[in-house]
Amino acid sequence: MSQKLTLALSKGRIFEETLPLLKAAGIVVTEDPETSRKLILATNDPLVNVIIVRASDVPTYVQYGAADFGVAGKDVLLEHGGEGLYQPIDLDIAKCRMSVAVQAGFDYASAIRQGARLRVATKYLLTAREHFAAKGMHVDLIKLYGSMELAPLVGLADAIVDLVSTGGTLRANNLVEVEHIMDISSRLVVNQAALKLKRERLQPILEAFEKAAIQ
Ligand SMILES: Nc1ncnc2c1ncn2[C@@H]1O[C@H](COP(=O)(O)OP(=O)(O)OP(=O)(O)O)[C@@H](O)[C@H]1O
Ligand SMILES: O=P(O)(O)OC[C@H]1O[C@H](OP(=O)(O)OP(=O)(O)O)[C@H](O)[C@@H]1O
Repeated sequence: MSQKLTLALSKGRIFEETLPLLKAAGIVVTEDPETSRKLILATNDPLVNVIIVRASDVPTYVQYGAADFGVAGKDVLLEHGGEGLYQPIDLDIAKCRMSVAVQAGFDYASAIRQGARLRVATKYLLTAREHFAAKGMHVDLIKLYGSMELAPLVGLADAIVDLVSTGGTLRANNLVEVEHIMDISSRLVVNQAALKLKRERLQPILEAFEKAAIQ
């Protein structure tokens, strides 16, 4: 295997919040994914490229070795399952929480007490299934790919499981958080074969990320 390295990132907050960590490792991305349509971005290091993929696709690119390493949210990693991935560092970026939310006025506590079978819309089927099973609640999960906040407003679901940061999106849609499932941040994920075969090249970058992340 050559010592060329490919890093998988998603556009937006993960790209933006990973830039300072890359800088700490001496790597500067020389193209901007917000203005360029290119999906393979060069860096100041001819041996390091960044590929731009959907946030939920980062673990897949790394699992199959199409990228040597990447940055993905805990939410995404739990749904992927983490197969083939080494997860050495919590980067403490893209921080938010995963929560259950309902329309203001919906009595979630009494619906649970009465054993009602709730319809829950979410992008995070596995995490949601595990959460409600642990509570002994029977729910019907409806898979969505985005705009979960809309589902209770139009009668698609009684509740949603989604990410919350400032709470602004919930407030803007007259929803309230009724359960905090877990805290979420993004992690560095490394292809297990690359970790062995490219250790010499990867190790200093992982160390710089780790040092920068805990500051
Ligand atoms: N409001 C938020 N504040 C902070 N971090 C967030 C927030 N929303 C999501 N995240 C975290 O950032 C990651 C990337 O989010 P982003 O919005 O870029 O992708 P996405 O739209 O969720 O994914 P995809 O494009 O694959 O559907 C998420 O997986 C999550 O860990
Ligand atoms: O509590 P808040 O600060 O309002 O953040 C929560 C919102 O952030 C995320 O969406 P995002 O902004 O990533 O949009 P997307 O799902 O379309 O990517 C999440 O899915 C919520 O809708």
